[in-house]
Amino acid sequence: MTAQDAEELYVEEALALVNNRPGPAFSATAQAPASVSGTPHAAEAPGHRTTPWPEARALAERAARSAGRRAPVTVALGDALGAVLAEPLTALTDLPSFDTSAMDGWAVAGPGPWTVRDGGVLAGHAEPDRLGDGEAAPIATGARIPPDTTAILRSEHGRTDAGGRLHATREVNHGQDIRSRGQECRDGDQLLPLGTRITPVVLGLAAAAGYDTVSVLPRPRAEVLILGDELLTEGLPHDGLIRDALGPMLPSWLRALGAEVTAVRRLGDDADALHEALRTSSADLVVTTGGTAAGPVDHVHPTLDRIGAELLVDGVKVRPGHPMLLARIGESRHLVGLPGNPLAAVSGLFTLAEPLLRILAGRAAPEPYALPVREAVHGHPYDTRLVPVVVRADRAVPLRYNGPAMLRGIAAASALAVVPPGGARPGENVELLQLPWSTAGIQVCFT
Ligand SMILES: Nc1nc2c(c(=O)[nH]1)N[C@H]1C(S)=C(S)[C@@H](COP(=O)(O)OP(=O)(O)OC[C@H]3O[C@@H](n4cnc5c(N)ncnc54)[C@H](O)[C@@H]3O)O[C@H]1N2
Ligand code: MOO
Repeated sequence: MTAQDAEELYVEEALALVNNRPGPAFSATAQAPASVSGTPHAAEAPGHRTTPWPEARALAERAARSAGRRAPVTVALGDALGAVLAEPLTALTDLPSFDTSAMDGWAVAGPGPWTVRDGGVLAGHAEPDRLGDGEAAPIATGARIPPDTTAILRSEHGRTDAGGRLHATREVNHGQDIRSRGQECRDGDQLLPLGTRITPVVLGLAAAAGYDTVSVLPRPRAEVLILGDELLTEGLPHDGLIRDALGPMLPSWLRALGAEVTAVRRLGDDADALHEALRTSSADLVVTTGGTAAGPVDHVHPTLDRIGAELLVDGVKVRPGHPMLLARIGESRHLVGLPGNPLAAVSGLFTLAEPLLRILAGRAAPEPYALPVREAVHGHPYDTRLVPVVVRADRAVPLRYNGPAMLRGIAAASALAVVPPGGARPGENVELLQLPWSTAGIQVCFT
Protein backbone atom coordinates (compact mmCIF):
# COMPACT_ATOMS: atom_id res chain seq x y z
CA MET A 1 0.00 0.00 0.00
CA THR A 2 1.44 3.39 -0.99
CA ALA A 3 1.27 6.43 1.26
CA GLN A 4 -1.42 7.87 -1.03
CA ASP A 5 -3.51 4.66 -0.83
CA ALA A 6 -3.18 4.76 2.93
CA GLU A 7 -4.34 8.38 3.03
CA GLU A 8 -7.33 7.64 0.78
CA LEU A 9 -8.41 4.61 2.77
CA TYR A 10 -8.01 6.65 5.94
CA VAL A 11 -10.19 9.42 4.51
CA GLU A 12 -12.88 6.91 3.50
CA GLU A 13 -12.87 5.24 6.87
CA ALA A 14 -12.89 8.58 8.67
CA LEU A 15 -15.80 9.88 6.62
CA ALA A 16 -17.81 6.72 7.22
CA LEU A 17 -17.13 6.81 10.94
CA VAL A 18 -18.00 10.48 11.24
CA ASN A 19 -21.27 9.84 9.49
CA ASN A 20 -22.09 6.79 11.56
CA ARG A 21 -21.81 8.30 15.00
CA PRO A 22 -25.05 7.98 16.94
CA GLY A 23 -27.33 10.93 16.35
CA PRO A 24 -30.79 11.80 15.13
CA ALA A 25 -31.77 10.17 11.87
CA PHE A 26 -31.17 12.31 8.80
CA SER A 27 -28.56 14.48 10.49
CA ALA A 28 -24.99 14.91 9.36
CA THR A 29 -22.38 16.03 11.80
CA ALA A 30 -20.50 19.18 11.05
CA GLN A 31 -17.35 17.92 12.75
CA ALA A 32 -14.55 16.99 10.40
CA PRO A 33 -11.96 14.30 11.06
CA ALA A 34 -8.53 15.72 11.81
CA SER A 35 -7.04 15.17 8.36
CA VAL A 36 -10.02 16.45 6.36
CA SER A 37 -10.36 20.19 6.26
CA GLY A 38 -13.42 21.91 4.90
CA THR A 39 -11.21 23.96 2.59
CA PRO A 40 -11.61 23.22 -1.10
CA HIS A 41 -8.56 21.64 -2.69
CA ALA A 42 -7.89 22.64 -6.24
CA ALA A 43 -4.80 20.45 -6.41
CA GLU A 44 -4.84 16.73 -7.16
CA ALA A 45 -3.21 14.10 -5.03
CA PRO A 46 0.16 13.28 -6.58
CA GLY A 47 0.12 10.28 -8.87
CA HIS A 48 -3.68 10.33 -9.37
CA ARG A 49 -4.42 8.98 -12.84
CA THR A 50 -8.15 8.61 -12.50
CA THR A 51 -10.76 10.61 -14.45
CA PRO A 52 -12.51 13.60 -12.88
CA TRP A 53 -16.17 12.85 -12.18
CA PRO A 54 -17.81 15.24 -14.70
CA GLU A 55 -15.41 14.07 -17.40
CA ALA A 56 -16.18 10.41 -16.65
CA ARG A 57 -19.87 11.08 -17.29
CA ALA A 58 -19.07 12.93 -20.50
CA LEU A 59 -16.86 10.03 -21.63
CA ALA A 60 -19.72 7.58 -20.99
CA GLU A 61 -22.04 9.73 -23.13
CA ARG A 62 -19.42 9.94 -25.86
CA ALA A 63 -18.92 6.16 -25.79
CA ALA A 64 -22.66 5.67 -26.34
CA ARG A 65 -22.70 8.18 -29.21
CA SER A 66 -19.82 6.35 -30.86
CA ALA A 67 -22.05 3.24 -30.99
CA GLY A 68 -24.14 5.01 -33.69
CA ARG A 69 -27.88 5.37 -34.13
CA ARG A 70 -29.82 2.14 -33.91
CA ALA A 71 -32.62 1.26 -36.34
CA PRO A 72 -36.13 1.89 -34.94
CA VAL A 73 -38.39 -1.05 -34.14
CA THR A 74 -42.17 -1.34 -34.24
CA VAL A 75 -43.71 -2.51 -30.97
CA ALA A 76 -47.26 -3.09 -29.74
CA LEU A 77 -48.52 -0.32 -27.45
CA GLY A 78 -48.48 -2.78 -24.56
CA ASP A 79 -44.71 -3.19 -24.93
CA ALA A 80 -43.81 0.45 -25.50
CA LEU A 81 -43.83 1.92 -21.99
CA GLY A 82 -40.51 3.62 -21.21
CA ALA A 83 -39.25 3.56 -24.80
CA VAL A 84 -38.65 6.67 -26.88
CA LEU A 85 -40.63 7.60 -30.01
CA ALA A 86 -38.53 7.11 -33.15
CA GLU A 87 -41.08 9.09 -35.20
CA PRO A 88 -43.36 11.97 -34.28
CA LEU A 89 -46.74 10.82 -32.99
CA THR A 90 -49.13 12.06 -35.67
CA ALA A 91 -52.89 11.83 -35.20
CA LEU A 92 -54.42 9.09 -37.36
CA THR A 93 -57.91 10.56 -36.85
CA ASP A 94 -59.71 13.70 -35.77
CA LEU A 95 -60.21 13.84 -31.99
CA PRO A 96 -62.99 13.67 -31.10
CA SER A 97 -63.70 11.72 -34.25
CA PHE A 98 -67.38 12.87 -34.24
CA ASP A 99 -69.44 15.63 -32.58
CA THR A 100 -70.17 14.27 -29.14
CA SER A 101 -71.94 15.18 -25.93
CA ALA A 102 -69.72 16.29 -23.03
CA MET A 103 -72.51 15.68 -20.48
CA ASP A 104 -75.41 13.41 -19.62
CA GLY A 105 -78.70 15.25 -20.29
CA TRP A 106 -80.63 16.18 -23.40
CA ALA A 107 -79.62 17.20 -26.90
CA VAL A 108 -81.88 20.16 -27.71
CA ALA A 109 -82.68 22.02 -30.90
CA GLY A 110 -83.54 25.72 -30.71
CA PRO A 111 -84.93 27.57 -27.67
CA GLY A 112 -87.01 25.69 -25.06
CA PRO A 113 -89.31 24.42 -23.80
CA TRP A 114 -88.80 21.25 -25.82
CA THR A 115 -90.80 18.18 -26.65
CA VAL A 116 -88.85 15.16 -25.49
CA ARG A 117 -88.42 12.42 -28.05
CA ASP A 118 -88.82 8.79 -26.94
CA GLY A 119 -85.62 6.80 -26.85
CA GLY A 120 -82.25 8.21 -25.80
CA VAL A 121 -78.88 8.33 -27.53
CA LEU A 122 -76.10 6.27 -25.98
CA ALA A 123 -72.32 6.23 -26.51
CA GLY A 124 -71.22 3.81 -29.20
CA HIS A 125 -74.53 3.75 -31.01
CA ALA A 126 -75.24 4.48 -34.67
CA GLU A 127 -75.91 8.05 -35.84
CA PRO A 128 -79.13 9.28 -34.21
CA ASP A 129 -82.01 10.84 -36.13
CA ARG A 130 -82.03 14.55 -36.83
CA LEU A 131 -83.70 16.78 -34.20
CA GLY A 132 -86.53 19.03 -35.27
CA ASP A 133 -86.71 22.62 -33.94
CA GLY A 134 -88.15 22.55 -30.38
CA GLU A 135 -87.27 18.89 -29.97
CA ALA A 136 -85.01 17.25 -27.36
CA ALA A 137 -83.54 13.76 -27.05
CA PRO A 138 -82.06 12.21 -23.88
CA ILE A 139 -78.33 11.75 -24.44
CA ALA A 140 -75.35 10.19 -22.60
CA THR A 141 -71.83 11.59 -22.30
CA GLY A 142 -69.79 10.43 -25.30
CA ALA A 143 -72.82 9.73 -27.51
CA ARG A 144 -73.07 11.08 -31.06
CA ILE A 145 -74.92 14.36 -31.35
CA PRO A 146 -78.12 14.19 -33.43
CA PRO A 147 -77.85 16.43 -36.52
CA ASP A 148 -79.24 19.98 -35.94
CA THR A 149 -78.61 19.85 -32.17
CA THR A 150 -77.88 23.39 -30.94
CA ALA A 151 -76.80 22.60 -27.36
CA ILE A 152 -76.63 19.96 -24.65
CA LEU A 153 -78.72 20.63 -21.57
CA ARG A 154 -77.18 18.90 -18.51
CA SER A 155 -79.52 16.57 -16.64
CA GLU A 156 -79.21 18.74 -13.49
CA HIS A 157 -80.22 21.85 -15.45
CA GLY A 158 -83.54 20.62 -16.87
CA ARG A 159 -86.95 19.63 -15.56
CA THR A 160 -90.02 18.21 -17.26
CA ASP A 161 -93.47 19.65 -16.56
CA ALA A 162 -96.68 17.73 -16.04
CA GLY A 163 -97.26 17.78 -19.77
CA GLY A 164 -93.87 16.13 -20.36
CA ARG A 165 -92.22 19.26 -21.81
CA LEU A 166 -88.60 19.97 -20.95
CA HIS A 167 -87.64 23.35 -19.42
CA ALA A 168 -84.14 24.70 -18.78
CA THR A 169 -83.41 25.91 -15.24
CA ARG A 170 -80.31 27.80 -16.47
CA GLU A 171 -79.57 29.87 -19.51
CA VAL A 172 -78.65 27.66 -22.48
CA ASN A 173 -75.85 28.95 -24.70
CA HIS A 174 -75.54 27.92 -28.31
CA GLY A 175 -73.14 24.96 -28.68
CA GLN A 176 -72.82 24.40 -24.95
CA ASP A 177 -71.39 21.05 -23.83
CA ILE A 178 -70.92 19.84 -27.39
CA ARG A 179 -67.38 18.58 -28.01
CA SER A 180 -67.07 19.16 -31.70
CA ARG A 181 -65.20 16.89 -34.05
CA GLY A 182 -61.47 17.76 -34.27
CA GLN A 183 -61.53 19.96 -31.14
CA GLU A 184 -58.37 18.31 -29.78
CA CYS A 185 -56.65 17.53 -33.07
CA ARG A 186 -57.18 16.99 -36.77
CA ASP A 187 -56.11 13.87 -38.64
CA GLY A 188 -52.40 14.43 -39.44
CA ASP A 189 -51.65 16.91 -36.63
CA GLN A 190 -48.36 16.27 -34.80
CA LEU A 191 -49.26 15.38 -31.22
CA LEU A 192 -45.76 14.68 -29.87
CA PRO A 193 -42.30 15.07 -31.35
CA LEU A 194 -39.79 12.35 -32.12
CA GLY A 195 -37.72 11.59 -29.02
CA THR A 196 -40.65 11.76 -26.58
CA ARG A 197 -40.43 9.27 -23.74
CA ILE A 198 -43.43 6.93 -23.71
CA THR A 199 -45.20 7.38 -20.40
CA PRO A 200 -48.54 5.81 -19.45
CA VAL A 201 -50.22 8.99 -20.72
CA VAL A 202 -48.46 8.78 -24.09
CA LEU A 203 -49.77 5.21 -24.41
CA GLY A 204 -53.28 6.51 -23.77
CA LEU A 205 -52.93 9.34 -26.28
CA ALA A 206 -51.50 7.02 -28.93
CA ALA A 207 -54.42 4.62 -28.49
CA ALA A 208 -56.95 7.47 -28.63
CA ALA A 209 -55.30 8.74 -31.80
CA GLY A 210 -55.68 5.35 -33.49
CA TYR A 211 -52.35 3.58 -32.93
CA ASP A 212 -51.97 -0.18 -32.37
CA THR A 213 -48.18 -0.09 -32.61
CA VAL A 214 -45.53 2.63 -32.37
CA SER A 215 -42.08 3.05 -33.82
CA VAL A 216 -39.51 3.32 -31.03
CA LEU A 217 -35.76 3.27 -30.53
CA PRO A 218 -34.76 -0.22 -29.40
CA ARG A 219 -33.91 -0.45 -25.72
CA PRO A 220 -30.21 -1.09 -25.14
CA ARG A 221 -29.73 -4.70 -24.02
CA ALA A 222 -27.84 -5.05 -20.74
CA GLU A 223 -26.42 -8.16 -19.12
CA VAL A 224 -25.41 -8.22 -15.45
CA LEU A 225 -22.49 -10.35 -14.26
CA ILE A 226 -22.22 -10.67 -10.49
CA LEU A 227 -18.70 -11.59 -9.38
CA GLY A 228 -17.58 -12.88 -5.98
CA ASP A 229 -17.33 -16.30 -4.33
CA GLU A 230 -18.49 -14.83 -1.04
CA LEU A 231 -22.04 -14.12 -2.18
CA LEU A 232 -25.18 -15.91 -1.06
CA THR A 233 -28.51 -15.62 -2.86
CA GLU A 234 -30.63 -16.54 0.18
CA GLY A 235 -30.62 -16.91 3.94
CA LEU A 236 -28.48 -15.25 6.59
CA PRO A 237 -24.83 -14.35 6.19
CA HIS A 238 -22.58 -16.99 7.74
CA ASP A 239 -18.95 -18.09 7.85
CA GLY A 240 -17.67 -14.99 6.05
CA LEU A 241 -20.28 -15.31 3.31
CA ILE A 242 -22.63 -12.36 2.71
CA ARG A 243 -25.86 -11.80 0.82
CA ASP A 244 -25.61 -10.51 -2.74
CA ALA A 245 -27.17 -7.05 -2.49
CA LEU A 246 -26.57 -6.08 -6.12
CA GLY A 247 -28.26 -8.96 -7.95
CA PRO A 248 -31.69 -7.96 -6.58
CA MET A 249 -31.04 -4.24 -7.08
CA LEU A 250 -29.43 -3.79 -10.46
CA PRO A 251 -31.91 -5.28 -12.98
CA SER A 252 -34.82 -3.02 -12.04
CA TRP A 253 -32.49 -0.02 -11.74
CA LEU A 254 -31.06 -0.67 -15.19
CA ARG A 255 -34.60 -1.00 -16.56
CA ALA A 256 -35.44 2.34 -14.96
CA LEU A 257 -32.47 3.76 -16.86
CA GLY A 258 -33.91 2.51 -20.15
CA ALA A 259 -32.28 -0.90 -20.58
CA GLU A 260 -33.75 -4.29 -21.37
CA VAL A 261 -32.00 -6.67 -18.99
CA THR A 262 -31.31 -9.88 -20.89
CA ALA A 263 -29.55 -11.87 -18.15
CA VAL A 264 -28.27 -11.74 -14.60
CA ARG A 265 -25.50 -14.29 -14.08
CA ARG A 266 -23.46 -15.16 -11.01
CA LEU A 267 -19.91 -16.12 -11.96
CA GLY A 268 -18.13 -16.28 -8.59
CA ASP A 269 -14.45 -15.34 -8.74
CA ASP A 270 -13.73 -17.45 -11.81
CA ALA A 271 -11.53 -15.62 -14.33
CA ASP A 272 -12.24 -18.13 -17.11
CA ALA A 273 -16.01 -17.91 -16.59
CA LEU A 274 -15.76 -14.11 -16.83
CA HIS A 275 -13.65 -14.40 -19.96
CA GLU A 276 -16.13 -16.78 -21.57
CA ALA A 277 -19.07 -14.56 -20.57
CA LEU A 278 -17.48 -11.46 -22.11
CA ARG A 279 -16.36 -13.32 -25.21
CA THR A 280 -19.82 -14.69 -25.94
CA SER A 281 -22.08 -11.85 -24.77
CA SER A 282 -23.92 -9.87 -27.43
CA ALA A 283 -25.36 -7.29 -25.01
CA ASP A 284 -24.91 -3.60 -25.80
CA LEU A 285 -23.81 -3.13 -22.20
CA VAL A 286 -22.29 -5.65 -19.83
CA VAL A 287 -22.39 -4.55 -16.19
CA THR A 288 -20.05 -6.38 -13.83
CA THR A 289 -20.07 -6.03 -10.05
CA GLY A 290 -16.97 -6.45 -7.89
CA GLY A 291 -13.50 -7.42 -8.90
CA THR A 292 -12.54 -3.93 -10.10
CA ALA A 293 -9.75 -3.34 -7.57
CA ALA A 294 -6.35 -4.97 -7.47
CA GLY A 295 -6.99 -7.86 -5.06
CA PRO A 296 -5.92 -11.45 -5.73
CA VAL A 297 -9.31 -12.42 -7.22
CA ASP A 298 -10.11 -9.08 -8.91
CA HIS A 299 -10.35 -10.43 -12.43
CA VAL A 300 -12.00 -7.58 -14.30
CA HIS A 301 -8.86 -5.73 -15.46
CA PRO A 302 -6.90 -8.86 -16.48
CA THR A 303 -9.92 -10.21 -18.36
CA LEU A 304 -10.49 -6.95 -20.22
CA ASP A 305 -6.83 -7.08 -21.15
CA ARG A 306 -7.23 -10.67 -22.30
CA ILE A 307 -10.08 -9.87 -24.69
CA GLY A 308 -8.29 -6.78 -26.04
CA ALA A 309 -10.82 -4.30 -24.62
CA GLU A 310 -10.13 -0.57 -24.72
CA LEU A 311 -10.32 1.04 -21.27
CA LEU A 312 -12.11 4.38 -21.69
CA VAL A 313 -12.35 5.18 -17.98
CA ASP A 314 -10.16 3.41 -15.45
CA GLY A 315 -11.05 4.82 -12.06
CA VAL A 316 -12.96 8.02 -11.34
CA LYS A 317 -12.28 10.81 -8.86
CA VAL A 318 -15.48 10.08 -6.96
CA ARG A 319 -16.22 8.68 -3.51
CA PRO A 320 -17.50 6.12 -3.10
CA GLY A 321 -16.85 4.09 -6.18
CA HIS A 322 -13.49 5.29 -7.40
CA PRO A 323 -12.36 1.94 -8.87
CA MET A 324 -15.28 1.94 -11.38
CA LEU A 325 -14.40 1.53 -15.03
CA LEU A 326 -15.76 1.77 -18.56
CA ALA A 327 -14.41 -0.24 -21.47
CA ARG A 328 -15.23 -0.80 -25.11
CA ILE A 329 -15.42 -4.58 -25.48
CA GLY A 330 -16.52 -4.86 -29.09
CA GLU A 331 -18.16 -3.12 -32.02
CA SER A 332 -20.77 -0.84 -30.34
CA ARG A 333 -20.50 -2.85 -27.12
CA HIS A 334 -19.39 -1.57 -23.74
CA LEU A 335 -18.72 -2.79 -20.23
CA VAL A 336 -19.27 -0.85 -17.03
CA GLY A 337 -17.35 -2.34 -14.11
CA LEU A 338 -19.10 -1.44 -10.85
CA PRO A 339 -17.14 -1.80 -7.62
CA GLY A 340 -18.40 -4.51 -5.28
CA ASN A 341 -19.19 -2.24 -2.34
CA PRO A 342 -22.93 -1.64 -2.81
CA LEU A 343 -23.02 2.17 -2.47
CA ALA A 344 -19.90 2.34 -4.64
CA ALA A 345 -21.84 0.33 -7.23
CA VAL A 346 -24.69 2.89 -7.07
CA SER A 347 -22.12 5.63 -7.64
CA GLY A 348 -20.94 3.74 -10.74
CA LEU A 349 -24.52 3.46 -11.97
CA PHE A 350 -24.97 7.24 -11.83
CA THR A 351 -21.52 8.06 -13.15
CA LEU A 352 -21.11 5.64 -16.05
CA ALA A 353 -24.21 3.48 -16.64
CA GLU A 354 -26.82 6.29 -16.56
CA PRO A 355 -25.18 8.55 -19.20
CA LEU A 356 -24.35 5.58 -21.43
CA LEU A 357 -27.83 4.05 -21.29
CA ARG A 358 -29.53 7.44 -21.59
CA ILE A 359 -27.81 8.15 -24.91
CA LEU A 360 -28.28 4.58 -26.19
CA ALA A 361 -31.98 4.73 -25.28
CA GLY A 362 -32.36 8.15 -26.91
CA ARG A 363 -33.59 9.78 -23.70
CA ALA A 364 -33.17 13.44 -22.87
CA ALA A 365 -30.74 14.48 -20.14
CA PRO A 366 -32.47 15.26 -16.84
CA GLU A 367 -32.84 18.96 -16.10
CA PRO A 368 -30.00 20.07 -13.79
CA TYR A 369 -31.38 20.32 -10.28
CA ALA A 370 -29.66 21.97 -7.30
CA LEU A 371 -30.67 22.79 -3.75
CA PRO A 372 -28.87 24.25 -0.74
CA VAL A 373 -27.60 21.72 1.78
CA ARG A 374 -29.14 22.08 5.22
CA GLU A 375 -25.85 21.47 7.00
CA ALA A 376 -22.15 21.18 6.24
CA VAL A 377 -21.12 18.14 4.23
CA HIS A 378 -17.52 17.02 4.40
CA GLY A 379 -15.66 16.77 1.18
CA HIS A 380 -12.95 14.48 -0.01
CA PRO A 381 -9.70 16.42 -0.45
CA TYR A 382 -9.44 15.73 -4.19
CA ASP A 383 -12.51 13.81 -5.32
CA THR A 384 -16.23 14.48 -5.77
CA ARG A 385 -18.43 12.82 -3.16
CA LEU A 386 -21.90 11.44 -3.86
CA VAL A 387 -23.91 11.61 -0.64
CA PRO A 388 -27.44 10.26 -0.11
CA VAL A 389 -29.85 13.05 0.87
CA VAL A 390 -33.54 13.59 1.45
CA VAL A 391 -35.24 16.82 0.43
CA ARG A 392 -37.01 18.59 3.29
CA ALA A 393 -38.41 22.13 2.92
CA ASP A 394 -36.29 22.80 -0.19
CA ARG A 395 -33.10 21.79 1.59
CA ALA A 396 -30.97 18.72 0.91
CA VAL A 397 -30.49 16.89 4.18
CA PRO A 398 -27.49 14.54 4.17
CA LEU A 399 -28.18 11.06 5.48
CA ARG A 400 -26.03 8.99 7.77
CA TYR A 401 -24.95 5.46 6.88
CA ASN A 402 -23.36 6.59 3.66
CA GLY A 403 -20.22 4.42 3.85
CA PRO A 404 -19.25 2.65 0.58
CA ALA A 405 -20.52 -0.73 1.78
CA MET A 406 -23.83 0.61 3.11
CA LEU A 407 -27.24 0.84 1.49
CA ARG A 408 -29.04 2.01 4.60
CA GLY A 409 -28.65 5.71 3.79
CA ILE A 410 -29.54 5.56 0.13
CA ALA A 411 -32.52 3.30 0.79
CA ALA A 412 -34.11 6.27 2.61
CA ALA A 413 -32.85 8.89 0.13
CA SER A 414 -34.54 10.78 -2.67
CA ALA A 415 -31.31 11.91 -4.34
CA LEU A 416 -27.54 11.82 -4.29
CA ALA A 417 -25.87 15.17 -3.60
CA VAL A 418 -22.80 15.93 -5.67
CA VAL A 419 -20.36 17.32 -3.10
CA PRO A 420 -17.33 18.97 -4.65
CA PRO A 421 -13.79 18.39 -3.37
CA GLY A 422 -13.44 20.23 -0.07
CA GLY A 423 -17.11 19.82 0.85
CA ALA A 424 -20.15 22.09 1.02
CA ARG A 425 -20.99 24.77 3.58
CA PRO A 426 -24.48 25.02 5.12
CA GLY A 427 -26.78 26.75 2.61
CA GLU A 428 -24.43 26.10 -0.30
CA ASN A 429 -26.14 24.89 -3.48
CA VAL A 430 -25.26 21.36 -4.54
CA GLU A 431 -26.29 19.45 -7.65
CA LEU A 432 -28.75 16.64 -6.92
CA LEU A 433 -28.94 13.41 -8.90
CA GLN A 434 -32.47 12.14 -8.45
CA LEU A 435 -33.17 8.50 -7.87
CA PRO A 436 -35.29 7.25 -10.76
CA TRP A 437 -38.25 6.47 -8.49
CA SER A 438 -38.02 9.44 -6.11
CA THR A 439 -41.34 11.23 -5.72
CA ALA A 440 -39.86 14.52 -6.87
CA GLY A 441 -38.44 12.82 -9.94
CA ILE A 442 -39.95 12.57 -13.38
CA GLN A 443 -38.35 9.39 -14.59
CA VAL A 444 -40.32 6.65 -12.91
CA CYS A 445 -40.34 3.68 -15.23
CA PHE A 446 -39.32 0.14 -14.53
CA THR A 447 -40.11 -1.52 -17.81
N1 LIG B 1 -5.54 -1.86 -2.10
C1 LIG B 1 -6.72 -1.32 -2.36
N2 LIG B 1 -7.81 -1.98 -2.03
C2 LIG B 1 -9.01 -1.46 -2.29
C3 LIG B 1 -9.10 -0.19 -2.89
C4 LIG B 1 -7.94 0.48 -3.24
O1 LIG B 1 -7.96 1.59 -3.77
N3 LIG B 1 -6.74 -0.13 -2.97
N4 LIG B 1 -10.33 0.34 -3.10
C5 LIG B 1 -11.36 -0.10 -2.23
C6 LIG B 1 -12.60 0.40 -2.73
S1 LIG B 1 -12.83 2.05 -2.51
C7 LIG B 1 -13.54 -0.41 -3.24
S2 LIG B 1 -15.06 0.26 -3.70
C8 LIG B 1 -13.36 -1.81 -3.42
C9 LIG B 1 -13.71 -2.20 -4.82
O2 LIG B 1 -13.48 -3.52 -4.88
P1 LIG B 1 -13.94 -4.48 -6.01
O3 LIG B 1 -14.71 -3.81 -7.07
O4 LIG B 1 -12.74 -5.26 -6.44
O5 LIG B 1 -14.97 -5.37 -5.24
P2 LIG B 1 -14.72 -6.64 -4.36
O6 LIG B 1 -13.36 -6.64 -3.79
O7 LIG B 1 -15.15 -7.79 -5.14
O8 LIG B 1 -15.75 -6.34 -3.23
C10 LIG B 1 -15.65 -5.23 -2.40
C11 LIG B 1 -16.60 -5.42 -1.21
O9 LIG B 1 -17.90 -5.48 -1.67
C12 LIG B 1 -18.53 -6.72 -1.32
N5 LIG B 1 -19.39 -7.14 -2.43
C13 LIG B 1 -18.98 -7.51 -3.65
N6 LIG B 1 -20.05 -7.83 -4.41
C14 LIG B 1 -21.13 -7.66 -3.64
C15 LIG B 1 -22.51 -7.85 -3.84
N7 LIG B 1 -23.00 -8.27 -5.03
N8 LIG B 1 -23.37 -7.59 -2.83
C16 LIG B 1 -22.89 -7.18 -1.62
N9 LIG B 1 -21.58 -6.96 -1.38
C17 LIG B 1 -20.72 -7.22 -2.35
C18 LIG B 1 -17.38 -7.65 -1.12
O10 LIG B 1 -17.70 -8.75 -0.31
C19 LIG B 1 -16.36 -6.72 -0.48
O11 LIG B 1 -16.65 -6.55 0.87
O12 LIG B 1 -12.02 -2.17 -3.23
C20 LIG B 1 -11.42 -1.61 -2.06
N10 LIG B 1 -10.12 -2.15 -1.94
O1 MOO C 1 -14.96 4.00 -1.60
MO1 MOO C 1 -14.88 2.60 -2.61
O2 MOO C 1 -14.71 3.68 -3.82
O3 MOO C 1 -15.52 1.95 -1.29
O4 MOO C 1 -16.36 2.75 -3.18
